[in-house]
Amino acid sequence: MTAPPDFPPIRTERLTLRPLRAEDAPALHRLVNDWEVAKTLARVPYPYGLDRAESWIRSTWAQIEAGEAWHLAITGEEPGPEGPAETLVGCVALTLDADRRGAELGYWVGRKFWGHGVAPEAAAGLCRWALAQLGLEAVHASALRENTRSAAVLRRLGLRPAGEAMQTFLSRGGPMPVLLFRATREEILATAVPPAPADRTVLLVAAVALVDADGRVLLARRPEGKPLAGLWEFPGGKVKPGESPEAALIRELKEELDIDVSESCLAPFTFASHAYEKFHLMMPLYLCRKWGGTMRAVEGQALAWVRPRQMGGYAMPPADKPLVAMLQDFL
Ligand SMILES: Nc1nc2c([nH]c(=O)n2[C@@H]2O[C@H](COP(=O)(O)OP(=O)(O)OP(=O)(O)O)[C@@H](O)[C@H]2O)c(=O)[nH]1
Repeated sequence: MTAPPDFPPIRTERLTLRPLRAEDAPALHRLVNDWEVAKTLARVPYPYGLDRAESWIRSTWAQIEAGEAWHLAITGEEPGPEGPAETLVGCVALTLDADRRGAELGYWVGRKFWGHGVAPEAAAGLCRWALAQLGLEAVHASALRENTRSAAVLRRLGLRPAGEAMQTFLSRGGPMPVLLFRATREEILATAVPPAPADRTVLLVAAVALVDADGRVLLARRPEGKPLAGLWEFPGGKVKPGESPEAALIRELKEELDIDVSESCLAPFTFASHAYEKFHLMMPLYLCRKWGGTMRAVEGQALAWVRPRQMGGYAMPPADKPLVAMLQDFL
C-alpha cells in the first residue's frame, strides 16, 4: 500500500486516534528513539532509525486493511504560531489473536507527554471502538514487570493481573519478565471510561505574571527532568505547608530568578483550577510590575518576555490556557 487506509478517526475527549501517515515518520522516530520509551517496548529495536519508522508505518496500513491489527497514531493539539496544530503524542494498538476473539492491546506515549493520562484515554477509546466494531470477547496485554506506570494504566482500563511470563524485548536484546493482564468484554465495558483517581489531592501552587514596562510577561521553560518538561509557564512553585501563597512566591522568585519582590507588589489576578491525572492543581496567579535585583535564570531555565497575544506560540501546561486568555483581555 502506498497511502494510509480509509479509516474514520476515533475521537476521545482530548485525542484523535487515526492511521499513521508517511509524514508522521520524523516525529515517530524522535519520540520512539528515546531509551526511556524504547526500553518498555518489546518489538522496538534501539536505536530506532528514521528508515525503520517509515517502513513500519507502511506495514501498519496493510494490517488495518487486512483487519488484523490497528496501530493508530495518538494525536493531540498543541498551540502553534498559526493556531492549534496537530501533534503526534504516541501510538496505541490492538492486534487480533489467531482465533479473532481476543486482541492484544499495546501503547506508548512520547516522554514529553507523560503524566497527562494519554495512555488510558487512548487505550479506552480504541478498546471501546474494537468492542463495538469487532465483537471482541477479551482484551489482553503485557507490561514489563518493572513498568509500574503501564501496569497502573492497564488496571485503570479494567484489565486484571493474569500471571507472569518471559517475553523477548528487541530493545533489551533478550527475554525480560513481564506481567500479563486480561479483561473480558464485560469488564472493559464496565470501566472503559477511566475514572478519575478518587484520592486526587489538591496541590496549591502560587504563580505570577511579571509584567515589564512594555506590557510583556515573563515565561520560564520547565527544565528537563521535571514533569511537563519543556513547557513554558509562569514563574512560581508549590506552596509549602504553613506558607502563604505570597510568601511562597517571594521565595520561589528569589530561588528561580534571584529577584526581590515585596508582598505589596503582588496583586491577585485570577486562578487556575485544573484536574491533572495525579492531582488537582489550584494555582492563584498574581500580577507584579515591580521587583528589585537583576533577574537571572538561576536554574539555567530558558526565559522569554512575551506579549500575551503571542503566548499562543508557546506550549504551556493545560492549566494555563484560561490564564493566558485572561491576560490577553487585561493587558
Ligand atoms: N510554576 C508554575 N507551575 C505550573 C504552571 N502551570 C501548571 O500547570 N503548573 C503546575 O504546577 C506544579 C508546580 O510545581 P513545580 O514543580 O514547579 O513546583 P516547585 O518549583 O515547587 O518544584 P519542585 O518540587 O520540583 O521544587 C507543576 O505540576 C506544574 O506543572 C505555571 O504556569 N507555573
